[in-house]
Amino acid sequence: MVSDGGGRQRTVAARRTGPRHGRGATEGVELAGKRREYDEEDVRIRPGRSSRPRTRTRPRHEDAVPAFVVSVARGRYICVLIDLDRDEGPGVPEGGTDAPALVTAMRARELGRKSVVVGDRVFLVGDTTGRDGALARIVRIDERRSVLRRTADDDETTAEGRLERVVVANADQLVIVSSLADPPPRTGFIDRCLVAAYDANISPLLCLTKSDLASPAEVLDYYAELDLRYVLLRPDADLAELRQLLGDRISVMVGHSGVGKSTLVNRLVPAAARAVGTVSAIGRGRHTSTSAVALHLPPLSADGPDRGGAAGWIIDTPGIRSFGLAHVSANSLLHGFSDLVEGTVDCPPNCEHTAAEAECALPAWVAAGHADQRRLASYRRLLASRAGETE
Ligand SMILES: Nc1nc2c(ncn2[C@@H]2O[C@H](COP(=O)(O)OP(=O)(O)OP(=O)(O)O)[C@@H](O)[C@H]2O)c(=O)[nH]1
Ligand SMILES: [Zn+2]
Repeated sequence: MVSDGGGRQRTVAARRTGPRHGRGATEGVELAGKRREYDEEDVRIRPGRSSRPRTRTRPRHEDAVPAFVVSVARGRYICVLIDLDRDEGPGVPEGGTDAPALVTAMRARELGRKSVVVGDRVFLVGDTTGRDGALARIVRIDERRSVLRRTADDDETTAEGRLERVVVANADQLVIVSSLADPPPRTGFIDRCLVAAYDANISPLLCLTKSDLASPAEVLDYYAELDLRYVLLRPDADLAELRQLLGDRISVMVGHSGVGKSTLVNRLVPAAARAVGTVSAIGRGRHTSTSAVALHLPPLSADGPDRGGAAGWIIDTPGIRSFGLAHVSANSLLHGFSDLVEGTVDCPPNCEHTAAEAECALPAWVAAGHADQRRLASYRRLLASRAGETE
């Protein structure tokens, strides 16, 4: 059930080289990865006749410092400076987890139209002291390892409202938080999250809370055919296993209101209230569009023997109530339903697998007992409505 580091590395490697459906531009960027340190944001220095170094290109901002974008509000980016001495994996904040050095930054003009989102690794110049009123500039964005998207459904009536949006960058893991009772688990929502995760090549982790109130048997049975990793949580649960799964990587947490997300974040990151408070002073006020906040997890040693791995980041997404999937193709949707894939072997070419497809092989295959009826129903529900309004 529990993934190992090796498996994760394979996933990352596949992500870098594998083609992405319908995203030629992304692929180009990925292929150009080798040159990214010296891309269009850098100046060309003409080799002179003098004794200047013969380097043909040189980064324009050699003194830029690495930082991690933890929040976005009102066109400003709240960044945490990364400790240069511990700049491996997802990075460790300068100043420590409890009191990270927060720097407010704006985009530099030279970034052009490139977006900056929570989870991005950026490079800052200018005033990076983090003092009141200090403003740094983001001059570079590191190549993204992953991009979690959703189709925004806040306004279904306008083209803009239906735009595909990047939720977070560089996530390794999608933590789907669902309570077993109060509110009851919604497998439709979990299914939707699984599709988003597999589409983005991010491994899912099911986090079932309130196991003191109800048994997980039914939910686990529903996902029996998927090799889905999960953890059970209750108020007195030991979080060591979860911490282990969150270590050394970037995780995004999603879940409906009331499932116990805040409770969990506060247990995982006792300093969270303060850290989020700091961010809120800067711009998480009433009129902001902030929908994600990244928090650095305390080192694993806090929970037992130090396992040597760097602590990870957890990105809470309080503003995200649904996962519109209109940007995911019908075929890609099937990635979230690997238990059904075999049943499509006998489908006619280009079968859409919808109820309208009279010759779709799925219903007979499922009726023969190869998969759970509810899974087919959920898949077809997602197919029919990918905008995200129902669950
Ligand atoms: N019985 C039980 N109650 C829990 C557990 N976890 C959280 N709760 C309770 O569930 C309620 C909701 O918890 P929150 O942490 O506020 O849930 P949330 O997902 O952050 O909800 P929003 O703040 O609305 O997004 C609170 O009253 C918690 O005390 C649990 O494991 N067991
Ligand atoms: Zn079919």
